[in-house]
Amino acid sequence: MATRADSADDASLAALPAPLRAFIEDNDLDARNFLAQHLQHVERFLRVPTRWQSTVTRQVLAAQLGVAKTDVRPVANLAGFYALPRATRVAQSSLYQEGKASSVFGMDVTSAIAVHALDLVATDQVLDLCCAPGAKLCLIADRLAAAAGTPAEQTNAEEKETVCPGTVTGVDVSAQRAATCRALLRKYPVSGLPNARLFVADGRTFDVCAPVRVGPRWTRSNSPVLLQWHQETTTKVSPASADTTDERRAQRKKRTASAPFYAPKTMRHDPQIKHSALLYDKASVLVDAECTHDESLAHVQKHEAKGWSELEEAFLAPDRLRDIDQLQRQLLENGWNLLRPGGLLVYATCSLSTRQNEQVIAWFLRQGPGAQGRARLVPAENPTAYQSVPAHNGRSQATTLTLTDAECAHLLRFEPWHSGTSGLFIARLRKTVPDMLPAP
Ligand SMILES: C[S@@+](CC[C@H](N)C(=O)[O-])C[C@H]1O[C@@H](n2cnc3c(N)ncnc32)[C@H](O)[C@@H]1O
Repeated sequence: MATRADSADDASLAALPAPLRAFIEDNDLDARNFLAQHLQHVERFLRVPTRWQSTVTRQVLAAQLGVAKTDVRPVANLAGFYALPRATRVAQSSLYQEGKASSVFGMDVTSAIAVHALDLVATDQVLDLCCAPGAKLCLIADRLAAAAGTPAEQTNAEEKETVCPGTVTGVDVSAQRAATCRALLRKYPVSGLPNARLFVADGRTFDVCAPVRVGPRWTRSNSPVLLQWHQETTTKVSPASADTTDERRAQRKKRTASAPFYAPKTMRHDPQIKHSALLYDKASVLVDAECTHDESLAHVQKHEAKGWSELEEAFLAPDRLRDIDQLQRQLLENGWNLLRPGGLLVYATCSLSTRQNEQVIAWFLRQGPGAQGRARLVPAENPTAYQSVPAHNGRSQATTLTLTDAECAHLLRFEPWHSGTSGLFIARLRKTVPDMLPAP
């Protein structure tokens, strides 16, 4: 039975379309997340990128948005994030009308917490599977550059060549959505450094490792991996060899790179070497999996305003519901394969269905690639950002694959009625034993 505050909510619940009600019931969701009377305190959030934080202050934002300063609330422990009353008409404000919006992003604070959960350091090579439209990707790029302590503004050519040692590689299956992401990267020069590239590819099979050529001077050019690759790919194949064709084909394959959909000059011609030493770092692999979006407030409210039929057809269709957790498991598995030992993977969805969250994690830890101690759920290393927004812990499920209470304590569920944000589920998985990429 879906949870609700009391029977007074029943009338509002009855007004929801039948497929959504069935989805809420079948997935044991808290119905308060869908009822306006429980969502009045939910705010909207803006992010000011690091390079503008000293100039775009709370006061400046209030003036540009045409609201009182008290309406712009800095979010505790998350630098550059501001909460606004939900009714604030951001798109109509001078902030947008006069083109000043390139100094701010609309981004829910829970998305920032998902990025925070990666524990980024300046040298991280990050993979962002399912990256579009790119809010988290832009924040990752910004945080990496800020962690590198690079100048906020680059003014001359030499500075533009500055290498940001950390990079983020975004992947999305939709070219249209990736184009939005690319536009965002171009529109908001978030970090001022060329440290983000995009691929249009299926995240279930994507196999491009972290970039080797970071910056114009091939910062890893003396690495044994690169030297070995050069040696292998330039070795002449003997014409007398019995399997010349196969060998040539193998050589060609080694040299073939997948064209990035977007990459700054410094990463455009990366040789894309497949090697265990080039798995994504420490790891910051973010699997922001495709889901039913049932707790994305913007998503649900859009359908409420425009009519529910599209939501039913596009997101709650029986075929899609049947296959969605399979897709999530495959994305998680591939992200895991691309993660280096000791690395950290963050799995997130904007659904609060246990089937798409706890059950995916339970499968991963008991039967999937994380079984036999190869992965463990870990709590936040620096929990301050999490404390900015109230969250529930994971739910242990009475199914064959159950998570322990200790494991559930490491899972975060942001429920809109409780957290005052859009909904999000977050799990952090640490890779504990050496695991190599399958041979190319
Ligand atoms: C929840 S959204 C990601 C939001 C994004 N991380 C952000 O912060 O803006 C899920 C994305 O997954 C993408 N997607 C769905 N199936 C995919 C697949 N098989 N491989 C890669 N991306 C996929 C969708 O196109 C969609 O853009």
